[in-house]
Amino acid sequence: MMKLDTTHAFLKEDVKSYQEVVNKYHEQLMKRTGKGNDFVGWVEWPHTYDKEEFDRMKKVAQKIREKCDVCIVCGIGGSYLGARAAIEMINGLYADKKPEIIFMGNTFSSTYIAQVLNYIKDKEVCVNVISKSGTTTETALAFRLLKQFMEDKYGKDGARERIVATTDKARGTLKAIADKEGYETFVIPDDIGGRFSVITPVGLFPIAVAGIDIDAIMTGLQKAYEDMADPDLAKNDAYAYAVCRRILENQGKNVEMLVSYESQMTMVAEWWKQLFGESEGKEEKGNLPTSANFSTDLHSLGQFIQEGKKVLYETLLLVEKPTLDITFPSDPDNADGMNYLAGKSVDWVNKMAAKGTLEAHEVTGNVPNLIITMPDMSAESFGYMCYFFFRACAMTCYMLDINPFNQPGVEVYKKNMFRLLGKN
Ligand SMILES: O=P(O)(O)OC[C@H]1O[C@H](O)[C@H](O)[C@@H](O)[C@@H]1O
Repeated sequence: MMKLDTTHAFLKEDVKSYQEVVNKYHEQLMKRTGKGNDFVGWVEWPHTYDKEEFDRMKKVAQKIREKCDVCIVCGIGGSYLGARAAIEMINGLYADKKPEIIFMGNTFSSTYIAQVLNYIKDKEVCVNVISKSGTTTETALAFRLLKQFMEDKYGKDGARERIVATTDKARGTLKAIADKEGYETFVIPDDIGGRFSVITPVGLFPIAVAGIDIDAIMTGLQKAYEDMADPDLAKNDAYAYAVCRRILENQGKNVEMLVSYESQMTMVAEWWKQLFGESEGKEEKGNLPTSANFSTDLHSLGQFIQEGKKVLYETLLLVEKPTLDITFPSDPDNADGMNYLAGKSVDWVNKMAAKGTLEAHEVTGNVPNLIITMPDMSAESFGYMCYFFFRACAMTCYMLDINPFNQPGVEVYKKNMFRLLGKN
């Protein structure tokens, strides 16, 4: 379902020359013998997921959908980005769908938090609070405010029926609160880290509340699992992509820019940035993951990409078939001079923009381009894409001899913040 094209990437090494290295790390990943092997539960998850919990998720999601105008999803990092990426990519940005999904718990911005609370004041509200550790400060701060808001609005019993907690099966303050209050809970498996957790209730529950078919996401995951069973670089495009990243780094490219031509995929890029940034950015190694949305950002970043310092390569994440398309109309006056496009589809215009940009960046800009193509922006394709990037991420990190599954560096700011906040 996803295809990699390396013909515009100026690779100076043969991808296939890495086959032995890839075989070794593939085996380590599959046999759970590589670095961080206590966090590789996602590898077999397409088949090992808890089917009972999955069905319960669908039922609870349906109840929540009937109950509310707005569902607040409260979480940060891996407990936020995947669900938002999926919902925006699959439903689009202005889908006429109820309930509206609003994200909280991902910032200390007082204005943002206050505005959301004000916005939902007179609406029917449900809440899904998500935290694997159960102790993340942004999420805990927002959730206390939300809990009080819900209890004031609906009373303790009413709030209980409208709050769902997704957290560790035993640890953390969120688990303790959920047990004490009697909230419906879903479990984040011990061996799946935050940035790999969109395929668990962390992502799937809010995605289901948004009216998306989560069975189709699992189908996509399973298809990707099958397609990636063989580490052969001629067939396994996730691993080939992992290798290309290392080859480009060897050529002095330390910045990867994930580029999409679909506005509704902006959050997919944010999700991808956490996946690669937190997995790879350690021991002073790794490529900086950045992103752009074209053609929008061609009018801002385009100049730098074309003529600025040659630090980056682009990874185009292209979609073959748009969710919707429009035929451009003719105008008898043609005052805007746009009649040359009359009768053409807007998606065709987008694709021509992509083609012209590729040529500009490649031929005169000397910027390597990797091209990954996906068929559409469906739920199934989302599932496939997640798994594709998970495998690529694990492989590309193992190739740097780092543990892809921890994030020790994130704790440093927290320590300082807690000292300043006077936390014991
Ligand atoms: O789900 P939580 O435990 O609340 O964690 C949310 C996020 O916060 C952390 O600081 C980590 O760096 C992320 O990897 C994680 O996804």
